Amino acid sequence: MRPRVGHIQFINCLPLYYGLVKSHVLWDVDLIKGTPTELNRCLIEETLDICPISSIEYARHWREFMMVPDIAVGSDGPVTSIFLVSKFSIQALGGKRIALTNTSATSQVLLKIILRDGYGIDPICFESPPNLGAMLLEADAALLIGDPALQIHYQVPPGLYAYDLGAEWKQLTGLKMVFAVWAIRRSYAANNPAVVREVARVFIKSLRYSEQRIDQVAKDAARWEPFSAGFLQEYFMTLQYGFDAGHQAGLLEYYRRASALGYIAEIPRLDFLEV
Ligand SMILES: C=C(O[C@@H]1C=C(C(=O)O)C=C[C@H]1O)C(=O)O
Repeated sequence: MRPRVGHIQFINCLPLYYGLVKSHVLWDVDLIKGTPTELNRCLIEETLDICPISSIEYARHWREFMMVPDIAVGSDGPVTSIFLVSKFSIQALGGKRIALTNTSATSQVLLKIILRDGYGIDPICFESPPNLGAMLLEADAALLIGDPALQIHYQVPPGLYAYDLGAEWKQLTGLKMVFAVWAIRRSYAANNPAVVREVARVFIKSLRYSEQRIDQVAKDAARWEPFSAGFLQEYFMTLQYGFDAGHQAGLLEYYRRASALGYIAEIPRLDFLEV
């Protein structure tokens, strides 16, 4: 059976998939698109085999999952596509209502860590579909990720505050952050070692291919996305797609804080597939 591979339907992942199309590997895998929370569920329910997932979900399932080395979606400071948009300054959000996009798992917990550890506040949080207008009808602030958040970076709605969670994390800890990791079930990897290694290698190659011509990736994307090529190129260069020691240290600090606040049961070991 062809490997079933997930694809986050945000622009942030384009550099990871762009090279796949160019190298015709798409013929050999079934590519399934979804939001991060949809893909998280698919990997857990075994309807996908290899998949980008929210980094917090790896911590919740690390005994069943492994990670692909060298690729992730992270940032060192501002990420520009994960925002808390608020009617009030962040310091004034204690006891207020925050709508959290139901497409996110990592950033939901990241926001709670930043509010508790950074500002000493515990607002009332609830999940909502990612529609800023509807969210702010019911809440004082809204968490958005992916393309709807990138839209905020493009043009902050007048009269609202916007806080970039990558920047807030860097301010709190001085560290990088990893939002998504490529994961695979250990059982699938054990039963299909050659296929898994090949898919992992192809993704790493696809990323290198895109990095070498990021201006072209941005130019192509600008033909169908509501952003200019220059804006997208800057975005792709702001995001970090590597998974080096600095990213791992940031991710482990995130897990440590998430565990201290009870959002995960334990701090996972970072287990990587050998490719
Ligand atoms: C950088 C981003 O990170 C995303 C945030 C995620 C989460 O909060 O669970 C999951 C996958 C990432 O694509 C983004 O949304 O743009």
